[in-house]
Amino acid sequence: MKAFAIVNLKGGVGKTVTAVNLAAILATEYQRRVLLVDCDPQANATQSLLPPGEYNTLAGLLTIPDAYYDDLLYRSSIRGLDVLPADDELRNLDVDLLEGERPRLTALRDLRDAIAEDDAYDVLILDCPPALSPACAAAIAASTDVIIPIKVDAYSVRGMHELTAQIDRLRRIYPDVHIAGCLPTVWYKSDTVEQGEALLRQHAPCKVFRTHIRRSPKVDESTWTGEPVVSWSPRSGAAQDYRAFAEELLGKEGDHGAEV
Ligand SMILES: Nc1ncnc2c1ncn2[C@@H]1O[C@H](COP(=O)(O)OP(=O)(O)OP(=O)(O)O)[C@@H](O)[C@H]1O
Repeated sequence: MKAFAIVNLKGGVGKTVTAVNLAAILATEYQRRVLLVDCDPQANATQSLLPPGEYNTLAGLLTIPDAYYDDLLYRSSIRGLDVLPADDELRNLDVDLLEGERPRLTALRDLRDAIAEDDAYDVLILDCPPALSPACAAAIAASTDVIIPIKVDAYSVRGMHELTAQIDRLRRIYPDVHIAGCLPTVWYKSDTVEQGEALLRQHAPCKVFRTHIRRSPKVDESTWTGEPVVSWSPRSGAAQDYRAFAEELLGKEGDHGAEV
């Protein structure tokens, strides 16, 4: 079973938008059974996909030994897409760590294995926070493939080596984790962005996906509606690009795709 962690230690680069739209595309257009695990205390993916309410959340899984995973899964309004929600309790794990308590960093990996054994889902998507927090480390440890959304600016491009070095440290412990590649997001036509993208493609320490995701006002609009942009505005540039990205990722174009 494939488990995609959507990771960047920088904020606001389109991690959640990528996680939610990739999850929606795989569920609705590829008929995969998808579980989106929200690992970010900001809980934007949870808020996008589930109505307001009281939920059992990831913080419980990371702190309670042998938590029963069925109690943490909720159906979204998108057929085939379930959510394991987050809430701001996840922030307490960072403090626990400072106080010497150890969150269960393998909890999500154990969840992935249990789900695979039960054949409960075809794919996991793990939306990470913009920090190498315990939840982010647990998500990377549980992943088979890391996808790095990146805005093409100098700081982000320079930050790529630092980010992949951090991921590599975790890969020493979990060698089955693989960096699938980085995905340029919030892309728009300008000399600066195009030159930045060319530099990224030349020097990135990992694969750069062929697809880039165009900046589109429909993305911001979709975040107000609780719908992914792929259904809110299917013909917008960003929606088209997310579909092309899913196709590239799944290897429908004959390269070494992820065969989800
Ligand atoms: N392709 C796009 N076009 C226009 N706006 C976008 C696009 N992708 C993301 N955005 C906007 O950028 C902002 C940040 O997106 P998002 O929340 O997905 O980033 P993030 O990396 O998950 O942030 P954080 O690290 O804070 O969790 C949001 O307001 C979102 O609507």
